[in-house]
Amino acid sequence: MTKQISELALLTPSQMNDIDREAAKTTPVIQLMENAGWAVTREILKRYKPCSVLVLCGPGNNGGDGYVVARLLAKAGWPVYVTAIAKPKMRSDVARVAGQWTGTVISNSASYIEKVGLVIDAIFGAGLNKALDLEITNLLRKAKHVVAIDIPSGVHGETGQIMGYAPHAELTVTFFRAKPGHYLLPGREYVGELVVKDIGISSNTLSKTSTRCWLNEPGLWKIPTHEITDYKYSRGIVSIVGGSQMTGAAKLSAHAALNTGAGLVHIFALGSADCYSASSPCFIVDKDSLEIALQDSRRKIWVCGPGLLPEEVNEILPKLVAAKVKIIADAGVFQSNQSELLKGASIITPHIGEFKRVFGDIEEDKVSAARLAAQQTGCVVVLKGADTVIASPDGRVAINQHASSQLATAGSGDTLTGIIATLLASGLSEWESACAGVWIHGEAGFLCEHSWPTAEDLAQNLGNARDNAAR
Ligand SMILES: NC(=O)C1=CN([C@@H]2O[C@H](COP(=O)(O)OP(=O)(O)OC[C@H]3O[C@@H](n4cnc5c(N)ncnc54)[C@H](O)[C@@H]3O)[C@@H](O)[C@H]2O)[C@@H](O)CC1
Ligand SMILES: [K+]
Repeated sequence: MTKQISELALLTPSQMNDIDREAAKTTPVIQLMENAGWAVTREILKRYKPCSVLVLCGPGNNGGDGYVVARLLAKAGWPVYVTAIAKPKMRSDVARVAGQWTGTVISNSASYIEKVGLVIDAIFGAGLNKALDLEITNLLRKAKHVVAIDIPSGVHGETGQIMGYAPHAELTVTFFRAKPGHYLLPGREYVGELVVKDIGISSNTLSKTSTRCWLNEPGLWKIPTHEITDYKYSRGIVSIVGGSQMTGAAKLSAHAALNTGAGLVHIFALGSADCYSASSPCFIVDKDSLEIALQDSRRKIWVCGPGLLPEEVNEILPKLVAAKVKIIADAGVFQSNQSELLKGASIITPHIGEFKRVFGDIEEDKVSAARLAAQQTGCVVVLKGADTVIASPDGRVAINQHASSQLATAGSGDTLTGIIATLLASGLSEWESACAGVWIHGEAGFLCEHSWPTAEDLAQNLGNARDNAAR
């Protein structure tokens, strides 16, 4: 079921801190901690049979949640041991919940950790501020089955980077909203099953922080569905520049556009038009010059780059920019250190290698890098990968997890370009087209019957994928 946009918000640890502080005005922190502990315990009871449990508690509120889980599991009859990785501050809320633990405390759990059925990682959560030290790393390395509270210790909540070491959790229970680090790689690989639980914090508190990041799921966009009054021009026209030598890319983009529901697809061929005309009776292959094509005011959406040589891009892209059409730029447009070339495009879709070629190394994390590139170029940036990041020049970011490695096939990027162009031609904004396009691309992969689809197989599923994105 489509979610509300506010449910898709991803909060950085510092934004979550703001929310926690706001929530604490009406609900005491100790109560929030109890609620968090309850939430984690319930998820454990749903999934695991009673077994021996070791709860590793850190010095902060994450540790506090751990003490509550220990108490509740022990109450349910499970054999529970606690190790305080660091002592909580005296008279703090954490110290109070720690004081309520009357069961076994093990000061050195190195010999136990391999033997227990389950390890609860309550060492660090949102407060992680440096790499895990060797002692904690060596201990965690021995854990076999881990449930993480909030986030596996060592995964940075904002960037998904691993701070020294992190355990591979089977289950992570987080609170209120997920964090970017749950979905960004490499963090995502450490989280296991992710469950987001309500712990009594009102959604209204979201207004106390400026949410700029969302999970890329239906709810972030509104896609037009079939209307009785539709005609081909109302569904939108996509124009694609076809290379003179590498002709497959434009054809794949064009097929994807038609299958996603474009009303009309033109190919403007830079070399011989024949190979394009022969490939499908549904394409219109331009016979006239680019200038004449651009005079048609209905042709506002152009794909430029797939299958184009650098010299072809250098000739065509400035003309498209000058004509003020909306451009989805990919592949051939990504030339060494040439970010200036991209100004005037609407959406760019580089993979990591192309991104680095244009913008240089990713100094921080993918989200910051994509945001910066979006501000620099004025384009919506789709930084492609297993954790595709979509960034808008106004600072909005979406992180996509709705994709599988089925998409890692030749021509898959050309397919994505055609999908995004079609959505843009249907009247969606650049941001919505990019977000929805990335999701539909992933969905088309999931809908493939066989596990090793070609780009043409993906195209077959685009109509259904679009319908699913509109639900
Ligand atoms: N604040 C609230 O209202 C709530 C917070 N909750 C929990 O509280 C957590 C956040 O609590 P905190 O802000 O106390 O943060 P943490 O519990 O994550 O830990 C913070 C403490 O650990 C230290 N630390 C961080 N990284 C370290 C490292 N690598 N090595 C050694 N020490 C390190 C910090 O200096 C600080 O003293 C959340 O992850 C969540 O689990 C929940 O209890 C729900 C309510
Ligand atoms: K944790």
